[in-house]
Amino acid sequence: QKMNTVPTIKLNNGMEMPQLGVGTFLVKEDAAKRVCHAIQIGFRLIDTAQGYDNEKEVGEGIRLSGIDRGELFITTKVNTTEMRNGTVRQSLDKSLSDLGLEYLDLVLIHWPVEGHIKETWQILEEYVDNGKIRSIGLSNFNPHHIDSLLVYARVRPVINQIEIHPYMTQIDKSGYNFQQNIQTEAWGPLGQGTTEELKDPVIGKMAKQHGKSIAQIILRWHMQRGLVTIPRCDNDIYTEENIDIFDFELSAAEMEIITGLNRNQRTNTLNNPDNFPW
Ligand SMILES: NC(=O)C1=CN([C@@H]2O[C@H](COP(=O)(O)OP(=O)(O)OC[C@H]3O[C@@H](n4cnc5c(N)ncnc54)[C@H](OP(=O)(O)O)[C@@H]3O)[C@@H](O)[C@H]2O)C=CC1
Ligand SMILES: O=C1CO[C@H](CO)[C@@H](O)[C@@H]1O
Repeated sequence: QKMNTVPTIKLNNGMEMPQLGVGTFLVKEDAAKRVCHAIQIGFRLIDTAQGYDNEKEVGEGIRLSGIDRGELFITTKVNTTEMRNGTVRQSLDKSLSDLGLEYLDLVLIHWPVEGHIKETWQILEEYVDNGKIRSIGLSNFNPHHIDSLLVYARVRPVINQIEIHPYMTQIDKSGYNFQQNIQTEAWGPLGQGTTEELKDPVIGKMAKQHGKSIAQIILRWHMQRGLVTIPRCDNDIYTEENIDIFDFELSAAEMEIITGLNRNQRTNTLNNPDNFPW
């Protein structure tokens, strides 16, 4: 395995974030091994969430990797239940202790739960002040949710993590984030294994021409769109493939063709920020 170096992007608070990382949704059984392997082959950004019930295993993987903490960029997300129950502080302390970390690089509000955003954001700001969190951001926020938060936010969100893959391109929403100087991070970059993108014939043809896999073409498309993304790391062979995307380029025409595959198809209809209409 050749060593790949992932480029970083600068966030609006000056922090550098790797543009490509690994996601850990449904990575549970062997999460420590999978995360350790990802780090050892060059990944530095790890995305978890309180709701994935794997922070202890992810933390173990981080320690097993032997890589300095300072080189890593670790993200978690505040669960909706903790917001509704008023237990956000306790949940953040638990995330830190389960992960075995003194600080988190990034914490996101997982979903824009009505009536609980301001309070949660202010707690996150408090954790930025006390140094336990380096940067804070949003996930699944629509433009109007962002606008209402920006009215009172003392610390600006650095990221909005939203669903993006070739069948759900979200050009408008990523454009809005960009206008607000908020980096867009794509979740479900390969369609979560529930869409047919990994079998798409148009992308398949490009893959053959480049001598790459369909997944690699899709991840390259995310990179050239300027997105941060985090494909799942439950399979070491895939993880190795997913970082091997920095030795080729898609043409502007190829980028347009992939973007043109959009059909506003969600991986799961329940995962729709429009279900949070406040
Ligand atoms: N903020 C939010 O609300 C959300 C955040 N996320 C985050 O985004 C991350 C990525 O999304 P995720 O749901 O994991 O889905 P992905 O889009 O990463 O797709 C995962 C699926 O793709 C397969 N796969 C991965 N790499 C390859 C490859 N090279 N070739 C072929 N198949 C491949 C996986 O296979 P296998 O099953 O074998 O591993 C799995 O079936 C999550 O892990 C999580 O961290 C995800 C959803 C919502
Ligand atoms: O983070 C998450 C992982 O994927 C789930 C299923 O699509 C989402 O609901 C959730 O927000």
